[in-house]
Amino acid sequence: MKINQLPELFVKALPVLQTLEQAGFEAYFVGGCVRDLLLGRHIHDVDITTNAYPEEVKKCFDRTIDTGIQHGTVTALYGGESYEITTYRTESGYQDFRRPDKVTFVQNLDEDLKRRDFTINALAMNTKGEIVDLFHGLDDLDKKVIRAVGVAEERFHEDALRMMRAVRFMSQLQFSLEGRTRQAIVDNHELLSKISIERVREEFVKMGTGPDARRAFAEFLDTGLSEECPHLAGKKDQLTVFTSLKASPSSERVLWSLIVILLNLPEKAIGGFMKDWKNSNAMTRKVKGIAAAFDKLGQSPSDVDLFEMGALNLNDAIDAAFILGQPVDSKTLLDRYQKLPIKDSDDLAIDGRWLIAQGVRPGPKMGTLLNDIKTKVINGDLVNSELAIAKYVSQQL
Ligand SMILES: Nc1ccn([C@@H]2O[C@H](COP(=O)(O)OP(=O)(O)OP(=O)(O)O)[C@@H](O)[C@H]2O)c(=O)n1
Ligand SMILES: [Mg+2]
Repeated sequence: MKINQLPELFVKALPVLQTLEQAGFEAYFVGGCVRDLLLGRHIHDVDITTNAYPEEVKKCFDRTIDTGIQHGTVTALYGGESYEITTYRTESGYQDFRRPDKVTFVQNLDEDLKRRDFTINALAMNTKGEIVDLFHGLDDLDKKVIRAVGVAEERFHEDALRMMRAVRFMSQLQFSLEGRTRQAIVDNHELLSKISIERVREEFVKMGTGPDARRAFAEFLDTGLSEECPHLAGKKDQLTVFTSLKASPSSERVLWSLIVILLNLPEKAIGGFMKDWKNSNAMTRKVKGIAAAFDKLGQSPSDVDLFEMGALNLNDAIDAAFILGQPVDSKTLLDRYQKLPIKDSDDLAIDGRWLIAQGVRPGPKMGTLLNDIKTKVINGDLVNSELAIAKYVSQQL
């Protein structure tokens, strides 16, 4: 098979491959970029593979960065872009089911492609647009299946994260899991516990926010992978709801919020859950905000509740409720929010300093008064102007 018209991203990278070829080496586009090109998907970057050793690659280009030189990867800066160029390699010395520390460089492309995870990711393309397909990756692209290269079990022993990548690609590409590949995940799911949470999280989020998240999530549960993830073990019954959601979560923060909601985590347990998944504090704060807003949605929120949620949490909580199939009158809620006299404490016509200038003594009582003013303004009982508030304050003193 030959691609005649290469997209811009590849055309721009051609001189990089040609530079290697002119120096007497082989060079191919490889992996995800070839897969996504054939699927007509957006391509975020191109990866290049070559038989040149890293030191030889470095000699071919004026500017390079030793990105992962011990794994054979050099980044070449060319035409204002950066390209990861990796020497053909097989991975050896897997002791603990994670990516190996040691790699063995090899001289032919076949050896390199053989150690890749899935047939659809083991495609290479030369500068003429000719596709190298040693494992029927093209057939599998047609059939829309995720199939391990060679013996699935061996691929998962080399890097257990690949089991999560399988369900992630199911979701992102809307593909199915080939039977033997699926069985190898069922048989080896425990190995996922050897993988760092950060790497698992990255795949989990891609799976959970992909277009086929619900079907992929079903496999994530049924193959046993979820049993190896923080706080998800033994929670299959609660999590199964995910597989019949009305839509895929639209963002990472909505995904985590839905998981927290399905697990029925109380507010004080959310922090620990998020931390154990190695999420950032910023993400944890967002999820707490959305989960709290979601709870309020079910309890006829007051105007003060809407004010405290803020627009972002309100929108995300409505989104979560919609995805969960819970009826919410989103139009009324958003209209009410739009009509709030103030949307933020900063919108209040006065502040603490102003109160002090009016003769109010600083202290807890002042805090209570400020809060009382804010509530009255939000509820429309007091006009948000200095004049009106001054009059109200003088009555309180
Ligand atoms: N655990 C892994 C990770 C990667 N690869 C190989 O390295 C390529 C590049 O990896 P990566 O960029 O992580 O994934 P992509 O398949 O490119 O997917 P994405 O679009 O998410 O980058 C993959 O296509 C695959 O050939 C692999 O065999 N095993
Ligand atoms: Mg990639």
